[in-house]
Amino acid sequence: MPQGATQGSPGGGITQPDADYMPFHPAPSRPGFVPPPGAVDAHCHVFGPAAVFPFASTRKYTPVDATAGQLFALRDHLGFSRNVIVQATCHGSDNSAMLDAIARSGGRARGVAVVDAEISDGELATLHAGGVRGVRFNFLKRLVGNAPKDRYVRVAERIAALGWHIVVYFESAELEDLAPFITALPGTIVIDHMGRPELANGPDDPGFARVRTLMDTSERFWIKVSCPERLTVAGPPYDDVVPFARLLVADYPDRVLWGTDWPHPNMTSHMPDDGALVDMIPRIAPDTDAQYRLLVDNPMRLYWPEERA
Ligand SMILES: O=C(O)/C=C(\CC(=O)C(=O)O)C(=O)O
Repeated sequence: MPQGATQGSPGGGITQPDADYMPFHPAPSRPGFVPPPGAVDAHCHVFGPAAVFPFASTRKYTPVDATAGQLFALRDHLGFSRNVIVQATCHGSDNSAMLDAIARSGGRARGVAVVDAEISDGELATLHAGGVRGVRFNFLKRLVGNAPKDRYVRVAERIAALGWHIVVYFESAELEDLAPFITALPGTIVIDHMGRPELANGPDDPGFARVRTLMDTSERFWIKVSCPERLTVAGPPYDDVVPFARLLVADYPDRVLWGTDWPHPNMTSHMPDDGALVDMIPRIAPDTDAQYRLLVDNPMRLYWPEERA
């Protein structure tokens, strides 16, 4: 059990966040950078509220509630228009909190789900109708233990007909082992958090080189230039992350996405100011064309393709 937590069994019970869990920033600054109209925060989460949407008994951490209303208030404060809500491991494969948030968004949110291989066609159709456009395969040992690759393959087969994509979350140090598996997955594959390079090595990091090789092998691969707060060694304002993100935006302008990663679960060093994260955007995407693709055109192609002419 996570420290300080009670069992998050369906049907209720009081769920306490982990004793060392860092809550999200209470009052992010208003960014100086104004995102283009229609900008999408393409990686964020909702947690709970636990009293309504209990956390999974399989979870490795118990977060502080981070509700749809709080997410949408942040979206507006930061000058964004839409969200892509990514199912996190603390909710397991119960996507109810995410679906509820999408339903409350007035069409301004879409989702990436976690599903079991045994999910029925009807349940998949319900997720699609509820705004889900992808599934997430998590390979981080601290979050899932050993990744169930056989199940991931079966899920990939199940979603093929829906036109969804697959989001993969891994540490770049693991990529040498994982690359054959990931490359064999069908369809569009979105890599979370720049593939989590080892920043201490600088942009010549071997793991980052492998991530870029993967991006070079096929236009099926997309990547999120997100999460400086998790990757940085230097800390805010994340100068050490900028060269990595900038390279990706420059080399793959049509296949990059950006997200806040709010509410930043499992941070231990510091809690980022979301306004400061937005103010990094012109440092990684220096011109308005790159910013438009990163924040509007690319995420719209992936999540709201029906709205594009
Ligand atoms: O917020 C993120 O993207 C990253 C997470 C949480 C997560 O992915 C999960 O619980 O599934 C992390 O690195 O702890």
